[in-house]
Amino acid sequence: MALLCSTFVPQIPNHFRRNPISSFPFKSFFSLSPKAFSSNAVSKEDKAPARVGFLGLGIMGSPMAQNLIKAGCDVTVWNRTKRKCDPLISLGANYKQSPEEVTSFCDVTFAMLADPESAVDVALGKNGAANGLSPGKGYVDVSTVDGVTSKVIGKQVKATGALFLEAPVSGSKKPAEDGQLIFLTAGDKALYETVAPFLDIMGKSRFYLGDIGNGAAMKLVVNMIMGSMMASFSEGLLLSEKVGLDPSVLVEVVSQGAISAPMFSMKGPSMVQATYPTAFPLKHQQKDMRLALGLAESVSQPTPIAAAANELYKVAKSHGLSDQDFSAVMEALKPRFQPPN
Ligand SMILES: NC(=O)C1=CN([C@@H]2O[C@H](COP(=O)(O)OP(=O)(O)OC[C@H]3O[C@@H](n4cnc5c(N)ncnc54)[C@H](OP(=O)(O)O)[C@@H]3O)[C@@H](O)[C@H]2O)C=CC1
Ligand SMILES: O=CCCC(=O)O
Repeated sequence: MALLCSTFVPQIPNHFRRNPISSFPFKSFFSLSPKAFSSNAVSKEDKAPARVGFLGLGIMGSPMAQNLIKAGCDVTVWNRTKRKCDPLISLGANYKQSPEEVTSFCDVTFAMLADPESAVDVALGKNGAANGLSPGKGYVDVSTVDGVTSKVIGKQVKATGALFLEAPVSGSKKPAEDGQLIFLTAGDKALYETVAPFLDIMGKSRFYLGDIGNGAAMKLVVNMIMGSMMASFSEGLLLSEKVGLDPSVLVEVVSQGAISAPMFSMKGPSMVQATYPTAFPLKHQQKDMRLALGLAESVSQPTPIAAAANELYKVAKSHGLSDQDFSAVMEALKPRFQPPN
């Protein structure tokens, strides 16, 4: 990784430097002149800035890539639906026509894809990222997938001589916009250290959890808890209304007690209005419940609450709510058809 370490020169404004768990790993990074903190300013003694690839520009990938660009990184993007690249190109990103072209061009490439199938397809499929990887490069998959998928991708990436890191994120659309994500990483430690400055641009904290699969597992456990919490909150809102209480007051009461959670305070008011502006699509929450249940099954851990919640997300999907926010799971608890009077 000597090439990557010596070439990372992202511009990191002070306001992006929040609570890193460990200090920046590279002495050479600190020793660079302020001039070198601009991607356009490369002095003779400093090498060219690292080229950073970003594959997958959905709800999460777009703001994450945008933050890298705004911090002065040299970013190259690709997305299956090309028009989603346009705002980033306007901000200064390069564009390539395939994942393979991105990884060929870049030193390190991040991928933020919908699910295990798309993560594998983009990494290992025709014109996939692995084709452009080689020793000295790195591939960081920040999608939420299961550990088995992550290991399959990691094995193929490492067969090219490149390094691999899984780094799913906790935090949703707004934290992605604000550079406040939490990275749950595992895999090649050297790559973790190399990309730490980029993780610190996109996030507020990062955890290194060891072997590939541990980042995925941590993410799935967190989202399993979140999915069950949301299902339970939905039941509470509807029950409060049915017994004549004001569900808005319930949201307020919950916010002041031991079970208060930012998620309830943020989503509660719109749920009371039966509106579900999408931050985390319901289809992805159900995917995560499914993958978490698979993880639990693999170690014979009973998870009856999560299993019940998963059924509710499946019902919500069957009602056409896949692309709504996951808080729309509450709709699955409402009577679908009003009986005639
Ligand atoms: N939204 C959230 O709050 C959070 C989401 N996550 C996780 O991050 C990942 C991305 O989520 P999010 O951005 O919300 O999802 P979106 O649905 O907004 O974006 C999904 C991305 O995957 C791409 N994609 C889907 N299928 C394929 C395919 N077959 N081949 C190539 N590309 C494909 C989409 O491309 P196209 O534009 O062409 O459809 C898009 O770029 C998911 O794994 C999700 O679970 C993690 C934390 C929070
Ligand atoms: O995977 C999505 C997580 C959403 C969140 O952490 O708020």
